[in-house]
Amino acid sequence: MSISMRNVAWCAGGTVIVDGVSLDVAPGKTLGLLGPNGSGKSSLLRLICRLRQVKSGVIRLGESDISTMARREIAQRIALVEQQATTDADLSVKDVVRLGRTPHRGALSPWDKTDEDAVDAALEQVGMTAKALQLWRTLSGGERQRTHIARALAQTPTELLLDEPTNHLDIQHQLELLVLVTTLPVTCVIALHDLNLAAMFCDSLAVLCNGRVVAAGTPEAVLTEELVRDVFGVRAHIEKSRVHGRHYIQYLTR
Ligand SMILES: Nc1ncnc2c1ncn2[C@@H]1O[C@H](COP(=O)(O)OP(=O)(O)OP(=O)(O)O)[C@@H](O)[C@H]1O
Repeated sequence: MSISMRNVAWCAGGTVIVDGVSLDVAPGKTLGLLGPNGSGKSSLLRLICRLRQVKSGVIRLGESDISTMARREIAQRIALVEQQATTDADLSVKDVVRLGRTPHRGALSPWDKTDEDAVDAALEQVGMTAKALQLWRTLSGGERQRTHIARALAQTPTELLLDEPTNHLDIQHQLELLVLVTTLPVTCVIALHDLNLAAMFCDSLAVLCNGRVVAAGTPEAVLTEELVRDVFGVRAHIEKSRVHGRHYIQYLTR
């Protein structure tokens, strides 16, 4: 299902945090959200799943305006993995992933095979099957991150929102995770700081600065040396990789 945002604005503490954002993500495609710290990426992700209410503008999933959708319907469709997700102390990894099934189950409905299969598949997809019975609080940072992503996958979403999902992950797991989420049949919006990973994996990119979209389009069109200098204050050399065909960025400190 597509995600579209039209003139989306949100304020907090008397300050405009998200300022007139209009973006589209086609079904099954991945949009990378880039921008310096505090540019509004996490805030926009929360608006897309209605954890925050837009001040003005419209967000649509397919044809549906999310402001008119039932909270449960949104929860059945959109999974959000936040940056610093925490979980109650004494749950096992599998218990945490089971929480992803909550939006699909009624208060009295028994746990069934569909739920169990979704949880097992999600654990397998992030490589956490062997740790399913370990206590969540004893996991490493990267294992916690993968568990939270498994919880989101167990939700079997049609839209997946990830806030810096590669934080804490070693390079192998960063690549595996991005291959996984960008090949799933879901529409993805991923906030990322690593411009090279964004160029490699995203179908399109949007760069936020002070809550506004300052560039949007294909990775090749968006990631220019001028943009990296103007938005991130860093000199860079960008060229097309002869190995994977995507643009890659080399940073210059002198
Ligand atoms: N509830 C709030 N009240 C006041 N200010 C807020 C609130 N939520 C976010 N902000 C501010 O909005 C700005 C954007 O925050 P946000 O977390 O969306 O940025 P970000 O681009 O995700 O940053 P980072 O890359 O550091 O994670 C920040 O300056 C933040 O302090």
